[in-house]
Amino acid sequence: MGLIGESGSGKSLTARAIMGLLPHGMNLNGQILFKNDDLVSLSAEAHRQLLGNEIGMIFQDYRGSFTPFIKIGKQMVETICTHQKVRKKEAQSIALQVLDKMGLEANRVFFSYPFQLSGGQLQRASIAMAISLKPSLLICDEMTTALDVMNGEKVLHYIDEVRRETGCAVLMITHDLAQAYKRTDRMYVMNQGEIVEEGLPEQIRCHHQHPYTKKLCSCLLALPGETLITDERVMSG
Ligand SMILES: Nc1ncnc2c1ncn2[C@@H]1O[C@H](COP(=O)(O)OP(=O)(O)OP(=O)(O)O)[C@@H](O)[C@H]1O
Repeated sequence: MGLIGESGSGKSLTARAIMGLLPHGMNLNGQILFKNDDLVSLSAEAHRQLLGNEIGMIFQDYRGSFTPFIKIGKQMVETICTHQKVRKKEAQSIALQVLDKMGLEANRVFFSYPFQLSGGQLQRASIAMAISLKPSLLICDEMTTALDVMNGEKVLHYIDEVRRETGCAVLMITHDLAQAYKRTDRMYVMNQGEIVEEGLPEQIRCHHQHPYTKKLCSCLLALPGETLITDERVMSG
C-alpha cells in the first residue's frame, strides 16, 4: 500500500502513530485497527510488544537505528534473539543472510561499527534488521532516499520478495510517484493530515478526482519525456 503526499502532509506522523512513537505531548484521536486490536486503546506496554515481530518500521532517518558504539552484527543478533525464539548462532546466520540479500558485504558489515559504513550501507543494514524479524506489517518511510538508484531497486525488489514469501503487508511512504505506481496495489493520497483520495495505482494516476491529487500527479507528468538524439546534437557533442 502506498501513502503519498507532499512534505509536511502527515505521512510520517501517521506511521509513528501506528508504531506508538508519536512525539511527546501529541494527542491521538480515532482508531488504528491492526489484526484484532485498536492500537490507540492498547496500553503502552502492549503496544511495545507488537513492535519488531508484528510491526516493523524502516525510518526515513536511518542514523538512529543503531547504537554508535556497538558493532552492527551484535546489535542485529541481540534484536533477533529478543524478538524470536532462536539461538545466537541461528540469529547470526539470519543476520548474515539478510545483509547479503541487501547487496552488502555481509561479513564486513556484520563486524563493523555504524560509523565505519557509508550512509547508504547503514540504511541497507537498518532495512536488513527490520526485515530479519519478518513482521506482519512493514512500514517503509522514504527508505530509499539515502540509496543510489541501483541499490534502491535491489532493496525494493527484495522487499517484494519478502512480501510474497511471508504474506506481510507493506506500507510504503514515498514522494516518488513512479515508485508508488510500480510497487503498490493500492494508493492513498494525504493532504494536510487527511486522506483525500484512495484507489488502485491506475485510478490515482489516470482517473483521480481530487484537485490535490491532480496537482501531485501533474508534477510527475510534467517530467520531460524522452527526446530523440538528433544528428545535429551528436555532431555538436
Ligand atoms: N515533533 C513534532 N512536533 C510538532 N509538530 C510536528 C512534529 N513532527 C512533525 N510535525 C508537524 O506535523 C506535520 C506533519 O509532519 P510529517 O513529518 O508527518 O510530514 P510528512 O508528510 O511525513 O513530510 P515529509 O515527506 O517531509 O517527511 C508537519 O506540519 C510537521 O511540521
